[in-house]
Amino acid sequence: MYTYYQARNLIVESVQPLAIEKVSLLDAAGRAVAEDIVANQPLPLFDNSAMDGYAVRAEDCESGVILPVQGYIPAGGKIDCRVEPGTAVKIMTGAPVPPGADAIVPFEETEEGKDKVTILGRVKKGDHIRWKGEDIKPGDKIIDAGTVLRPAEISLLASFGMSMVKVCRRVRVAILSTGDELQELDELRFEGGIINSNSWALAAALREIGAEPLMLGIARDNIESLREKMRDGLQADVLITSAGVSAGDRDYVREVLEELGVEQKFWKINIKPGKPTAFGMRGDTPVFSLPGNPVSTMITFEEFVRPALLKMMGHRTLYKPLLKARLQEPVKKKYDRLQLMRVAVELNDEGELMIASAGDQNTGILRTMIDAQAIALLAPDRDYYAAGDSLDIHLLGAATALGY
Ligand SMILES: Nc1nc2c(c(=O)[nH]1)N[C@H]1C(S)=C(S)[C@@H](COP(=O)(O)OP(=O)(O)OC[C@H]3O[C@@H](n4cnc5c(N)ncnc54)[C@H](O)[C@@H]3O)O[C@H]1N2
Ligand code: MOO
Repeated sequence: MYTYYQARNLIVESVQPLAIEKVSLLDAAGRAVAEDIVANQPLPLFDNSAMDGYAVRAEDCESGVILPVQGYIPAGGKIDCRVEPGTAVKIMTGAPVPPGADAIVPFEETEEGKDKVTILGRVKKGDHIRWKGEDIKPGDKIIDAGTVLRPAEISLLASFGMSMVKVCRRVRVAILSTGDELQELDELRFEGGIINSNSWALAAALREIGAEPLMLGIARDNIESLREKMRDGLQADVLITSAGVSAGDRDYVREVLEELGVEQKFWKINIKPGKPTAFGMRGDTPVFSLPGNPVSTMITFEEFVRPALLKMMGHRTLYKPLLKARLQEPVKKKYDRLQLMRVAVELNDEGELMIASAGDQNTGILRTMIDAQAIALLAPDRDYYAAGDSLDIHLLGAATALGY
């Protein structure tokens, strides 16, 4: 049986980034840039003032000196004067520094008179000047390929006049729920019917990472129904199925996938929950067969599908950071399996992450998933953790779960 890490590595190694497309700057926000971004111009573009005040020569500025004001440069203004020895030019923040000047004196450090200014404090060469290229020089590599574009990166691209950005296209993911007991949420209830919630959970998880969900609906537990739906699903970039992968006598998912040419890479991972997870490839198309218990579906997506889809969309960072958190209570577990425990997370007064089980860890219990802010990884070679032990966790969804 594959370990958690073997399964993740094999999945991630099996997939490749999708084709590159050019999108507008705003549409690129939150996506991973497909190529290194190299500065095409210096930033700042020219020497400019960081303060509203006077452009001067520092050497002229002993405290108390009075300088005639021989010009004015507003932001966006042209330079039509120079700072001759013993003179000053009035200047606004962002305006180009006139030739001759080597410092700016803010208004607050002067006394303004008619056509003259008294310098009150000490002035050093370079004071309050933002030099051309001091931030970024042309040719500097400033954003690595695969970086997710945050407002800061978007700001930089905008500063370089880059209105179109290369990104990998969004991965289109077909979602297929399987099971005779399933019904859609707007259908009339039948006895023994279970509402297909997994398709919605998966679609929402896909949206969260910028992937495009394609809802294939429900396949019934027979070869024909599965074949028809899966054939459609294999037209997408990725197919995810839920349920029908354990030991039930109508668990045909893997069999039909094989018939459709999907090469199974593994079935079963040494984890709890999520053990019956299967993974296969047909050509370049990955196929994830996730266990049907809603909690197992969500957790296996998070641990195994998410990193692969991020790689396909050109991301450099595929895994969430593992944070250290301290257990507030002892935990018993089954020896020999990695347990993915749903935990409630709190910050104590020292700002340390503190965790406790979010509730009943049975995979039938959805509430525990709702009450969890993170997944804790409990090692296979342990069957007990004491209160105070440190565990690796990763947060579910946005870190705002811990905000206030
Ligand atoms: N003899 C064994 N039985 C089971 C094993 C095993 O190893 N040996 N594994 C158990 C584990 S662990 C899991 S997880 C489940 C997974 O089984 P399947 O993936 O085949 O899923 P089903 O049995 O069809 O469904 C499980 C459960 O989830 C509900 N379900 C299914 N699809 C949906 C959906 N789209 N939306 C909402 N709920 C769904 C389904 O009604 C069942 O209650 O197998 C154990 N059994
Ligand atoms: O793996 Mo099942 O996913 O333990 O409930």
